[in-house]
Amino acid sequence: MFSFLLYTLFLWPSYAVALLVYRLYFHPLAAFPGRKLAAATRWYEFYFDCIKGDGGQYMWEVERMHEEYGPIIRVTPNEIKIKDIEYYDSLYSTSQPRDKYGPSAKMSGTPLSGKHPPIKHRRTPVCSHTHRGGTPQDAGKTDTPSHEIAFGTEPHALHKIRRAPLNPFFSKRAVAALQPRIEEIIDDLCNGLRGCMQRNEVVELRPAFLSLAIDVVFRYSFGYSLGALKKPDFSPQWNDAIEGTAEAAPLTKQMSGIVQYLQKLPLPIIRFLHPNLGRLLGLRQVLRQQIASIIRLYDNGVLPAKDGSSSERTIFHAVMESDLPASEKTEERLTDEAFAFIGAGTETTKQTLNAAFYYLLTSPEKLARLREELARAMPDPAVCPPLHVLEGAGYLSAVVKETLRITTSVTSRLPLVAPTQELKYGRWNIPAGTPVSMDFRSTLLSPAHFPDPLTFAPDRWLVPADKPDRYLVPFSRGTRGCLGQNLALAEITLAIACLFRRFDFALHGTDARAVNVTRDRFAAGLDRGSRGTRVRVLREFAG
Ligand code: HEM
Repeated sequence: MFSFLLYTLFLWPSYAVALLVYRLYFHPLAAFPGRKLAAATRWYEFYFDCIKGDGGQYMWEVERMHEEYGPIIRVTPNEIKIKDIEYYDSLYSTSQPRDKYGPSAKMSGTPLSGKHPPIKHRRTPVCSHTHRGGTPQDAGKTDTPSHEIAFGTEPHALHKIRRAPLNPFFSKRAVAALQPRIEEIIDDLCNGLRGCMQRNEVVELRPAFLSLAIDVVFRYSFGYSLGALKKPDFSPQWNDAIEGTAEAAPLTKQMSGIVQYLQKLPLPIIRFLHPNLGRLLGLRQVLRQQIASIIRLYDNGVLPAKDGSSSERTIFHAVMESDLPASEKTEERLTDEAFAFIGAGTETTKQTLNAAFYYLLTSPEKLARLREELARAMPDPAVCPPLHVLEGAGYLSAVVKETLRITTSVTSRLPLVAPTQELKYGRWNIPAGTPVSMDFRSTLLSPAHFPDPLTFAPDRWLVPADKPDRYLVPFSRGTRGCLGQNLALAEITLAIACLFRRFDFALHGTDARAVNVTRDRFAAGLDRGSRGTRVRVLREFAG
């Protein structure tokens, strides 16, 4: 009892005060600009992300800090943020090692697993505001449990070997080869829309597009579609599950342990406590069974042909046949890998398609121009041309780019750690080992590079002199950039082309809340009352 009183009344408060003083005056990042409260404690971010209003509000506070303090600020005790579109390639580098920062890695890719590495700050005697984050030897030296995954893998070297066998499956060529499979899934969506048209039903597009994306990821990962689009209302439970889990992202970032403990409970109890997480963990069990059956094939020596003649050969067969050590081919790790594809490849794709429909259906002239082009590229609405033909159709490509730009579907700061390199920004030396972040939103909506940035203007991509492509960073860049970029572009291009070539839609009960970003939950969060883009299918175009 005495020791408890000693701890609560004296030791803990003394420790808190000492930590505060250290962070504000003696911490290696103490000289960087920003609010004192943000530098003193992560509770500042917690307040904006988990308590204020609808949550996810720290992104706006960070914006205000930039306005007040300039392009480089200290946003949490350990993290520096830079807002400068030209600095992009330095941070999200392809040539220098970059580790992921634990709390963000878990929020984005490993909400259900992972480990936060300690940040080690060590002063150098050279300059008053420089520090080193651990020795080069320490870099990435977290004892990564086998269940971590490429998306959330923190050390650069481990990430590199995990990603290597996946890369060929997401090349432009590999994606083009899978076009017929993606088209089959889009046909499922078209069949569902036809039914809605006949019944004169209103269609909520977000669940439909989420199920499109989940069916594609399943097809890509396991050689068969989950069939979510074939079920009533396009299986809205998957959209609810992903959205529900995204809602927890700001909290997970602050307290990743919560989800890890929740995960240890029996599934029926999780379903009771958090139905959406329960659904996702149920899906995880399906993924685990699929992975187990692939591993069994290799245990029994029954291997699918490598020459591409087997449609069943998937990403996970390639991983099993790769040089990765056995510890990387366990059921648990590969299940996490598959689970990460679902998290990474669904919400983002859904948001982009939801926005494409909103902007096109509220811009009749732009839609008419797109339809004219589609009528030429796709004379028979039932027959989709090869992807390269659609990509060559200038206006469709411009629509896809502009939608990716304006949607800003990933709103989170994405900090990376240069483990051995001192980053430089203006007069500032950022010590090796410091998490440094940028955000895509301020790049994609930069008025200097995209005049009138909140206006949907596909034409801005058609003026060759403007060359805004290098600032189009919705997929991030560098070694940690999106693995599924080519697949996402294919899905979005094919879906826009096929749906608008085949059907005529009218918005129903939809306003700007269908697309306006109000919160950050890793992925962009809309107003809580928003039901996204809703349409009626008016008619089907014949060939
Ligand atoms: C419009 C659609 C998409 C957007 C805007 C998008 C955006 C991003 C971004 C910004 C990252 C970096 C995240 C970070 O640094 O934490 C990322 C990573 C990733 N994305 Fe996507 N993504 C999209 C679609 C997809 C699809 C369809 C897949 C397919 C499965 C996918 C798979 C991945 C994976 C596996 C990573 C982790 C890469 C790594 O760490 O090596 N994404 N994505």
